[in-house]
Amino acid sequence: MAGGCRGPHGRCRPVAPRAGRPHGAGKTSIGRRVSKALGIDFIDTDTAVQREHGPIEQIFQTHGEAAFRAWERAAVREALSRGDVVVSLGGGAVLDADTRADLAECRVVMLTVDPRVVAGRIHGTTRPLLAGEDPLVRWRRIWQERRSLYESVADITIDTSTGHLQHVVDEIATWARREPEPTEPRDPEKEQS
Ligand SMILES: Nc1ncnc2c1ncn2[C@@H]1O[C@H](COP(=O)(O)OP(=O)(O)O)[C@@H](O)[C@H]1O
Ligand SMILES: O=C(O)C1=C[C@@H](OP(=O)(O)O)[C@@H](O)[C@H](O)C1
Ligand SMILES: [Mg+2]
Repeated sequence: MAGGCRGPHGRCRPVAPRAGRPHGAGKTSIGRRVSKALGIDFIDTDTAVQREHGPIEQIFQTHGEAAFRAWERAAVREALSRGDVVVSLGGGAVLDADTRADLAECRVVMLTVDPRVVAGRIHGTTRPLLAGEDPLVRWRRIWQERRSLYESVADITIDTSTGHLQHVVDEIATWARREPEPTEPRDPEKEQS
């Protein structure tokens, strides 16, 4: 596929991860479909964390957010070090500076969604950071806190508020095929000269 990421191990790795607005922007559902459209593997980093450590809400309850972030970072690092793969990140993955540095070398799609639309998508959610009386108030606050981080890592931004999910998938797949893939790992010495 087009584009590429020099992953945490310094090797040239084609990849199309996506950051996005917090919760409900469609990172997981769209990422999975994009990987199918491109015929490559898909990794959702939340799924990877849960496979090793159990349900996210239980991780937050038992071990706290810091432990989740450390396990999330390990999952992101591992996912971005893979070959052709679409990676869906959890909405808070960009809080980690090392992850942001890794993403600077990847093609990153930022998915946005209007707050009026996301209300329906996060209704009844078990996501711990949205737990409480008004998930939408929390969602808006998280968006304001993280917005600049999302924007700092994104190569393109696509809104998922209207239209069919498959249209977004097609748009991303077309973009990914068009984007040039780096063919060699970056050579820092050459870049300095
Ligand atoms: N146009 C759309 N784009 C993205 N998601 C949509 C769309 N329409 C409905 N949805 C639904 O919204 C939800 C998005 O949740 P999810 O993919 O888990 O988001 P995230 O991983 O960003 O939290 C899914 O249930 C998805 O089916
Ligand atoms: O925004 C966040 O901090 C989180 C987002 C979640 O993923 P989604 O963005 O896929 O819901 C999940 O990683 C965890 O609940 C924390
Ligand atoms: Mg998700």
